[in-house]
Amino acid sequence: MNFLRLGLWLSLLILSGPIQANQGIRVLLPSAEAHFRFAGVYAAYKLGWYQKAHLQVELIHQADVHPVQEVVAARVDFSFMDTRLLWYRLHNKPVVALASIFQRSPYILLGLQHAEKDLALRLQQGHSLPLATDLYPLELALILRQANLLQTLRLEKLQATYQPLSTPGWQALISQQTQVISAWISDAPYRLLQHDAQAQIWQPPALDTPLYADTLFTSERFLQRSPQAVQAFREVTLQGWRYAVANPEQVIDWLLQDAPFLVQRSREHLRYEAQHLIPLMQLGWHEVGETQAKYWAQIAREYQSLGWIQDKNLQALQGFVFSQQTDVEQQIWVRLRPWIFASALGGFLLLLLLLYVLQANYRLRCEMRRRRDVEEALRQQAQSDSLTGIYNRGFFLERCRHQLQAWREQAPKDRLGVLVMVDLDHFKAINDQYGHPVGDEVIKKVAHQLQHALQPPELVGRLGGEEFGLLLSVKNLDEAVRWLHAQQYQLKTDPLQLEGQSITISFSAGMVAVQAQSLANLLKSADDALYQAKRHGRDRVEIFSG
Ligand SMILES: Nc1nc2c(ncn2[C@@H]2O[C@H](COP(=O)(O)OP(=O)(O)OP(=O)(O)O)[C@@H](O)[C@H]2O)c(=O)[nH]1
Repeated sequence: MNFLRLGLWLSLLILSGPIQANQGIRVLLPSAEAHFRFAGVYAAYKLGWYQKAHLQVELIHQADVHPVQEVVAARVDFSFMDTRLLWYRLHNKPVVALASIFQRSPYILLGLQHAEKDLALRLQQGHSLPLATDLYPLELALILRQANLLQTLRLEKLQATYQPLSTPGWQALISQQTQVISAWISDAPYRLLQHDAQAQIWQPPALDTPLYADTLFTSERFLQRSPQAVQAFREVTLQGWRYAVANPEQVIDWLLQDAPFLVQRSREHLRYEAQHLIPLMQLGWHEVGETQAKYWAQIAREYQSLGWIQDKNLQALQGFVFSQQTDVEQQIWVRLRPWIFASALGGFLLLLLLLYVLQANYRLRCEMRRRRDVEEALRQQAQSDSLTGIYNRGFFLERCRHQLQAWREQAPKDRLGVLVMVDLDHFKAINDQYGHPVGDEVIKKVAHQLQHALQPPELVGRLGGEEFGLLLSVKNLDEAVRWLHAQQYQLKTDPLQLEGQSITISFSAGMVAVQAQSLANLLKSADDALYQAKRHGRDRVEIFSG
């Protein structure tokens, strides 16, 4: 057994749990023709083997009901039937063959001595053939075919000849109501013997392959619902048959003592039954209860050759024969199917939920990103000058205050803070000469140049109009002056080029060294120095001298 099989079996065990204690099982024993045919069931029943297998078996003996109808209608769970079982299966009755007790058929035609001619004559003349069956058993058709009677008789005719007997067939025969009857080999010949009547027996032709008779069967529905019970019932019944074959006398004792359904059966009669039925099991050639799909297929072909079934009926052969493993696997699949579908559905819903959550999450992230962007834009707006993009006056002063506090708390080593105010020279003239938009470009150029020349924690901001504030971090004031001169020089050597015109820019700057003064004082001092620079002719840098 491979791991997959083992897994499936374990799954079945887990899913189905232990067999329910004393599962109720109803078994229909339908025959009036023979009693020893139920020897296996009866032995297992009497020996308490069904109980041991947790099966609470109820044996129902009723000869006037139809086994297939009873099983399909779920009035009983198991019953027995001859080869007609396949005919019903091929005509949409969902029955499953579990085990064939007899490998050869007990059906015979029985006639009084010299009845052969009468038989042919009666059938050809359209006289009835009294058969206690609603569907002509295949075996009888085979007997008639062998006797060359089927060539002249069509099925319809055979069915037309069907005439249920009011008295048992053997009685009808002895009283010469009829010349020929159908019978079981284990019953009517014994009755005739008892009445010293000479009988002629026609048996089905000896075929190479089994002609299954008395097949234990159940319904597909019951098999699906209780696969373990089916399997257990089958096993125990076949075990009962092994016992019955080995101990027929014991079983006969039980049948005589206890069987509630026994009617007019003597020990001798039951022995006769056992002697004629056990050989039909063909032990030594076949296992007890052996039933094979390929031989059923052959029986189906016989039906076909008789014109009793169409090609389309043959599809129903699939799944007719119970095979322990495949059926158990099918049952596992049947049991697993709702779980698999539920899991798939659950998985699908989970996937939908996951997609929904992912989508909601994505939307949330987008929304958060959008808000962050808006906030950032608002922050930028609040902090920066709309024309140049550098800090606006308010934010520049706030950052200056912050930086001055930091320097106050921890004075930078060998560094000097310097506050500078820069104002473009004669800017009004530029506006006047080139227009306001060009003036804007000039302001932007200066702002960007100054910004790119700085290193953190140095700051630049536009204080208003064409005026800028700077907070430098230098070694000393000379370095600050040199840095400003360099900026002035760069503006002169790299003038703004617009519409073919070169616009030279200069600025004046005033600065003050940061010590302990307040920001307001520093601004005032730098502004004073700037004023000095303007007064001294512009394009200059002045240091506040106090
Ligand atoms: N294009 C432009 N002009 C501005 C802006 N803000 C202020 N101005 C102009 O800048 C000019 C400043 O002129 P003033 O304060 O007289 O100074 P000035 O012409 O630079 O002369 P000095 O500073 O004395 O050298 C004014 O004409 C303002 O209109 C601006 O954002 N864009």
